Amino acid sequence: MSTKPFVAQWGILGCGWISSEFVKDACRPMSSRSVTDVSHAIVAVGSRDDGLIDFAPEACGSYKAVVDHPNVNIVYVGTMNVSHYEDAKLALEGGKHCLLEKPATLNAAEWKHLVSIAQAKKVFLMEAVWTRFNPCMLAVQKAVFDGEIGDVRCVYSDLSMDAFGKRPDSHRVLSAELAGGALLDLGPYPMVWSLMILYRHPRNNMSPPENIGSTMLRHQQTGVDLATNWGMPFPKINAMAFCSATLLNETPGENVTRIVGSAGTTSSTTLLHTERSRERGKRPAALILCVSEIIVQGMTSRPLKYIVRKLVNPEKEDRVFHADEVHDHTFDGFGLYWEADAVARCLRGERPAFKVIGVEKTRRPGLKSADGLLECPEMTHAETSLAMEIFDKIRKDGGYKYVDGLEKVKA
Ligand SMILES: NC(=O)C1=CN([C@@H]2O[C@H](COP(=O)(O)OP(=O)(O)OC[C@H]3O[C@@H](n4cnc5c(N)ncnc54)[C@H](OP(=O)(O)O)[C@@H]3O)[C@@H](O)[C@H]2O)C=CC1
Ligand SMILES: O=C1OC[C@@H](O)[C@H](O)[C@H]1O
Repeated sequence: MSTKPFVAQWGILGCGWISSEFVKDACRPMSSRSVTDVSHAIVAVGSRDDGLIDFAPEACGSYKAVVDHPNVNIVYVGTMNVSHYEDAKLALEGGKHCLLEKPATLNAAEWKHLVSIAQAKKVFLMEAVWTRFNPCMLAVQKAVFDGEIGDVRCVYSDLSMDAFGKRPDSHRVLSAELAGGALLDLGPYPMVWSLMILYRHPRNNMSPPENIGSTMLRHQQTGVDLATNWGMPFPKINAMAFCSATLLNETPGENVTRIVGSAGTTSSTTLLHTERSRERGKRPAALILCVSEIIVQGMTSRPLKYIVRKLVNPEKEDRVFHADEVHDHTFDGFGLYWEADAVARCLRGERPAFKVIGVEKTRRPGLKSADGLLECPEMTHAETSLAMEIFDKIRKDGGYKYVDGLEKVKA
């Protein structure tokens, strides 16, 4: 392998908040995250309004000018939900690779159409669910897959923010015209925890969840969802994901996702404790805490630490717990660079550094820059389709219909 890093040459569509976080992160020194193989250059940034930007790198007065820029080989779409489909289509049809902010599109049909364009043009396409590449997420996934908490039973994951009544109804997360709502804005994160831990569990072998049920509270004026929760059973591994996203309150940072395992939860353990208590003339142990769990801290989208909490041999040591094990994965910057690095590695044609379970890697023949990958094994087209289809069903069941004309492709 060459000692020079591969440089992804980015064009940025939209000059809003997340685009600037992405650019700042991509420009951080490689040493900040101990990376030497891939690097990033911001070639051009584009705004719909040419009066808004006047800074280097090259400032373009239209998105098309960014896409057409000869030095741009990958386009990052950091625009509003309502224009993700059209902005990504512009990039793909222009023959450029594309990293598209979450939620990928408004519905599964729009996403599948983008995938068909990317495949026809032989360019890379990925939804920017950055949490998939976060080191804390990957460490939690490994701990669960290694059986640290026994058999995984339940994932409880929430991402909520206190926007209702605090931000104007015209804000992107509350506005119907901008396809707002908790599900599309925040839902991708509880979803990614569930997919990473349960869907990708080696014993589940990528079997989709069945019998998904949901509840939705809608905004009385704008009609977007203010709060949605949904349950996803994974029957193959007898595990369940409980997901929620609201615009009514904040998720407490000390517990954004909780993953409960079978170790310490068996009924025989509970019975044993109950009998011991009776023998000692104590009240039966209704309060015995028999759990083995991982508690994730930080933000659901940006986890930083996790705690492993489990019983010490409960059959011998009554109600004694291991001291909590704290695993700290705090990092510099916002944390978008890991997905940028993963994308650059795909463009360069590299297999992931760690084992990705059950994913077939697709190689692209005859690319200019490198023998790259059509899609990222850690964030496949199929997994975005699955998430979008689930969101379609939840919106339908909750009666959330988009404003006419927003969806450019319908099922
Ligand atoms: N990965 C993550 O952690 C995060 C992801 N996001 C996602 O990024 C996207 C943008 O969010 P954010 O950066 O907070 O948004 P911003 O409000 O900062 O706007 C982003 C860009 O969207 C364009 N835009 C603004 N208004 C409209 C409109 N009415 N119609 C079409 N386009 C418009 C503008 O582009 P221009 O500069 O050309 O005017 C603007 O700069 C969303 O889809 C969101 O889901 C958001 C936050 C965090
Ligand atoms: O992606 C996101 O993550 C964090 C939230 O604050 C934001 O609204 C959302 O778009």
